[in-house]
Amino acid sequence: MADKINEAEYQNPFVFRTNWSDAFEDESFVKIFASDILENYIINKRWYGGKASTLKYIEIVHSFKINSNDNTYFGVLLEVNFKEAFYQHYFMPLAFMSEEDLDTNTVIAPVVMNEQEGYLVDALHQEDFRKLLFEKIIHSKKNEESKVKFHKGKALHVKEYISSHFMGVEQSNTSIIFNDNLVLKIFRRIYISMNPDYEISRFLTERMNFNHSPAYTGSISIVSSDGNITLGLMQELVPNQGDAWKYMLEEVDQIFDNLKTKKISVSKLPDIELFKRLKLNDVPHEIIDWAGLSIFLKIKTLATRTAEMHIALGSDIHETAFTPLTYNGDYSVWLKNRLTYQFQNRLNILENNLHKLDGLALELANQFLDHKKEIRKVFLDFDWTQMKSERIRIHGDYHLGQVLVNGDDFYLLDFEGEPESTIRDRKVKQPPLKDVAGMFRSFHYAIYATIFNSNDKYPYEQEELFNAGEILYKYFVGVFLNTYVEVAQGGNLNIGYQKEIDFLLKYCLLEKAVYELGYELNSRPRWSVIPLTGIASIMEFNKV
Ligand SMILES: Nc1ncnc2c1ncn2[C@@H]1O[C@H](COP(=O)(O)OP(=O)(O)O)[C@@H](O)[C@H]1O
Ligand SMILES: O=P(O)(O)O[C@H]1O[C@H](CO)[C@@H](O[C@H]2O[C@H](CO)[C@@H](O)[C@H](O)[C@H]2O)[C@H](O)[C@H]1O
Repeated sequence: MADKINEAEYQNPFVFRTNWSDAFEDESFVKIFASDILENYIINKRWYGGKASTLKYIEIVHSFKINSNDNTYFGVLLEVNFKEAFYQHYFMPLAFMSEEDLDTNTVIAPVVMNEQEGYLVDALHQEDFRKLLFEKIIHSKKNEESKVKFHKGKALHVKEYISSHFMGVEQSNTSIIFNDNLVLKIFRRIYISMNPDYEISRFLTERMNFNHSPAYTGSISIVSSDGNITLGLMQELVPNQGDAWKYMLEEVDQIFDNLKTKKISVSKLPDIELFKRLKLNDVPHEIIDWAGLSIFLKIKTLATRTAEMHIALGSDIHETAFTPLTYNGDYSVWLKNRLTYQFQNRLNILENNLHKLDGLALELANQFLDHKKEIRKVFLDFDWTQMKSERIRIHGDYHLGQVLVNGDDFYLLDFEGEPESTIRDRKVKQPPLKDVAGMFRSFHYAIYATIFNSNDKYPYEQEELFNAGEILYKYFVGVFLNTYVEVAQGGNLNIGYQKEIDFLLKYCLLEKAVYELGYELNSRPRWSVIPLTGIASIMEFNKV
């Protein structure tokens, strides 16, 4: 049994006439569970994505039973409806446990089911349930007739359950570690469709033998007439020293520290043009003296892995979900509609949140609003007839936080796509350079997060730090780009010639920075200054 439950919080149990095993056939249980119980419970969960909107009501759209030797569990699919006229789907595995059998003190609610006292609890907290899921995956057979489908990946060689625990990292879903070497991610927000994370992970492992993302080892899904709904994805656990975002922050901090310790004069640092491709030997010695060689070697490795990922995603000629496509009028309409809608939404969020900004952030926000027509024009100026390269399935939300550091190498994770996009949009083939631009934005973020969070740690004026930061950024970009283009073209990935590459990069950088502005204003307004600085730099607002 778990530590004592906080009785004060749960004084009055909900009383139901039904047995637990018939609960989801009982109208009165379903009604009270969906309204009185869940509405209070989910809004505080880390994985609940509706925090910026107003919940109207929750509907249980589907439930299924899974039995272990000792317990009955339910998998429940919820539709959360919002006052703003949209809905989201979520998955909740549920258990009803007596106090003695509870493995946790985090309960959903105390209940009495047909005179039996106990607690409703997220079933992932119960070891018996975790073991059940794992055993269903490792013992699953091909072509089993069942609405809930457990799949065992080709790379899975485990024979038995040993242990399980929560991964316990900041994340949008919930991951469980099994036997200390496998991770099962249970998706919380679900889509009535195959999740791209599952689709891409299985494709990369089983079809492409790509070994720089965690190997696909299994999944859980619901077979539905509208397509399979992915509920869980199991992969190998990659030993790591943290993510590349943490790594980059440490490196950039050291580089800014070096300004003083190495007595560097920022105005004497050699500058370059953005997107100028650089071999390591071409990086001026002043820059290597300042930043060190090792960061550039790491950037080259990351660029290599990124290009290899794109080659794998774009080299299948049989599976239509992954065959490359050229640009056409339909794509162009789709792109412009999506981006003008997103841009309008950002203008709206920004206007509604201006009162939260001050200083440089407010100044840049006003500059953004003053230049809205120019920015919109960039999005509308996409001319597909000029594009000779190909579009492929991409990562879609590629940034340093999606990369794990493994010694001197990297593993690429989380192919779920951009959180704000619809599931259909996430599966549209796009320029691979959109991922590259995502990574460049992340370099820019790491540099500006270091400057903004430094609290006068570096004895330089902010403007001088910005100048140094922009120079550093351009060298990071130059070294990454040179390796990326070389490896991608060497692997026959058609990313276009230089002019097209530079155009797509600038276009995608702006798209990403505008996306980020909305993300930051909704989730951490203090950070909005970073994408705003990025937009000003991409649009060259402050160039004299
Ligand atoms: N296969 C894995 N091996 C090691 N760590 C992992 C693995 N998958 C995820 N992680 C860790 O969990 C974090 C969140 O994973 P992610 O797939 O991004 O989840 P979410 O989609 O819920 O945000 C990652 O940043 C990483 O630290
Ligand atoms: O939750 P996800 O990892 O899918 O992505 C969302 O959250 C990210 C922040 O955690 C956000 O990334 C932005 O901030 C990062 C630093 O925290 C930075 O490295 C990224 O470049 C920047 O885009 C991401 O945009 C959002 O989709």
